[in-house]
Amino acid sequence: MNRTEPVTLTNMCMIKNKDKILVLNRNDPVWPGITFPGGHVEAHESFHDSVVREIKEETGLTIKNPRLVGVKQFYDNNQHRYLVFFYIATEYTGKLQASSEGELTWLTKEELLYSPLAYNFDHDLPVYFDKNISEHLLDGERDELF
Ligand SMILES: Nc1nc2c([nH]c(=O)n2[C@H]2C[C@H](O)[C@@H](COP(=O)(O)OP(=O)(O)OP(=O)(O)O)O2)c(=O)[nH]1
Repeated sequence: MNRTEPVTLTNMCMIKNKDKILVLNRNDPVWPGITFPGGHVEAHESFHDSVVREIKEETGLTIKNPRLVGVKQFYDNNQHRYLVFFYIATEYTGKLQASSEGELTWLTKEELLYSPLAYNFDHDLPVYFDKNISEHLLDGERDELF
């Protein structure tokens, strides 16, 4: 067992405004399609600060109440391990402004479910919409909820 395997920390945030959800249509060549905005936790940065910064960079909005609702891990094509911290935010200030990451759109939940999602992003969505359990762990390929 390799106990020194490097892990990249990332975050992703569902921003809600009444019945609308902000989605990012990523133009990333490796993982294109509809997801929520988010990105990497930088060295020496707190989890809270990283999600606020990434959302600001990708949407122009400053989120006020990011709430951690789940964590997943996955391995990319190079067998590099990632952890993704899932957040929900319902309060924000600022004006929507897209970045080079992709186009931003407000969708209803139904529109989101039928949109061209990024590969396997549909596996993550239950974590954001489950009202009964506040914290989830999505584990690797099995995508089981604990
Ligand atoms: N690349 C990739 N990212 C994924 C997958 N699944 C998944 O949840 N993610 C998450 C991890 C990150 O939160 C986000 C991708 O962020 P990114 O790699 O585009 O990072 P970024 O450019 O937005 O961040 P940064 O470089 O600006 O810091 O999506 C996947 O299969 N591939």
